[in-house]
Amino acid sequence: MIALGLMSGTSMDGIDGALVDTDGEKAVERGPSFFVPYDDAFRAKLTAALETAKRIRTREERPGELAALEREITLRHADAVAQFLDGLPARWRDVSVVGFHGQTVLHRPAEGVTVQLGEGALLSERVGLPVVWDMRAADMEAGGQGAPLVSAYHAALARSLFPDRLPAVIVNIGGISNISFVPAKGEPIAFDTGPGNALIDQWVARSGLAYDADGAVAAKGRVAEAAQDAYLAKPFFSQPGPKSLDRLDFTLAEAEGLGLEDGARTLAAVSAGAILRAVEHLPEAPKLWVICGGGRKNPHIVGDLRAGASVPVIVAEEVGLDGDATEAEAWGYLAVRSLRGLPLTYPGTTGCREAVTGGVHSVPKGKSEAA
Ligand SMILES: Nc1ncnc2c1ncn2[C@@H]1O[C@H](COP(=O)(O)OP(=O)(O)OP(=O)(O)O)[C@@H](O)[C@H]1O
Ligand SMILES: CC(=O)N[C@H]1[C@@H]2OC[C@@H](O2)[C@@H](O)[C@@H]1O[C@H](C)C(=O)O
Repeated sequence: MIALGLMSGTSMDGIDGALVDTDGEKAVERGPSFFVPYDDAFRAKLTAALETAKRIRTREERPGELAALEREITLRHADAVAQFLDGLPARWRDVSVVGFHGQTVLHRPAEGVTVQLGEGALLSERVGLPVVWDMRAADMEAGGQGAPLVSAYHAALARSLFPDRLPAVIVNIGGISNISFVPAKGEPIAFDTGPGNALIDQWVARSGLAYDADGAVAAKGRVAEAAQDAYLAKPFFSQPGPKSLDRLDFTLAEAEGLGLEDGARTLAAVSAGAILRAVEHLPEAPKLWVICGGGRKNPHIVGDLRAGASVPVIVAEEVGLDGDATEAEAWGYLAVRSLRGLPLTYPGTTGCREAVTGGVHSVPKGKSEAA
């Protein structure tokens, strides 16, 4: 089945979309992908929404501007999809389902609340395709963290692309970072590892930059060890998985007072250090680290990972993947798993009581469900 995954992650940089042709199990052929960046004004709206969302007590609530914003997010996705589908080669045109993540504005696993803004039914009507959405909620209802979800896909990729190098860890360095530990057999283990790019983005935003492109700002700075230690001493890092983070759980507080360049360098070191600390919570040492997500383009994060790991650390492209598209591909893969009633999460990935499927299915009026 050809599935289109849509991810708008915690970096709030835009919409990633990617096609996969998959059975939701072992078979995965990766297809074309796209990225539509958010403009600065819209990114500012999303940032403000994180504050408004703090008022949410039950996940259906949409206080203040959130209802209108949810519609706008959905319509931006619909436009991006329409444009993408228009230019596709014949091989990929027959899309059966869309997996829609939406924009997380609140994630409080301890309270059992996670909110992704996005109206799957509206998207389905607009693009004329079945949509699977709200994929985190069922996991939380089953006692899970509601994140990370990408691990089932990471496991399928690792087992097909580098079966001889398992156990391996696939790392996603988005706004927040998360890892999947993939053993040769059995279910993956996963958890959020700490801040990825979000703090770096916030830090350089003070100087008018959207992000530290290729680590150019950090290249002129030095790691401030006291600040780095203050971050890495936080109890989150000693806690075993399953665990997951809200975008606002880590702040710039520990970096305050540093200069622009030292701050950018220190926060890159914190991102790497946070990921390296994950090893203490894994059942055995991995043989390989594979890095996906925008953070793999920050040479300081990758360099610090290489310096701290005793095994090879490679980027997604070195195993034939597109590290910008992996998470979007995962949402397509998970949509197919949802249609087939297969688990999205496992006790070892989110802490759910038992392996659980999830997702809400919306079909355009007059059409029957894809399957
Ligand atoms: N050339 C680059 N150099 C340094 N950092 C980069 C570069 N390109 C992108 N990034 C960083 O990657 C971020 C985007 O990463 P990504 O798209 O993986 O995040 P995301 O979609 O929010 O993911 P998640 O849902 O996993 O948090 C940007 O905000 C930026 O910080
Ligand atoms: C609640 C939420 O949106 N969490 C995201 C976020 O971004 C990275 C990290 O925190 C991760 O656990 C999760 O996304 C990934 C892609 C996932 O669910 O697998």
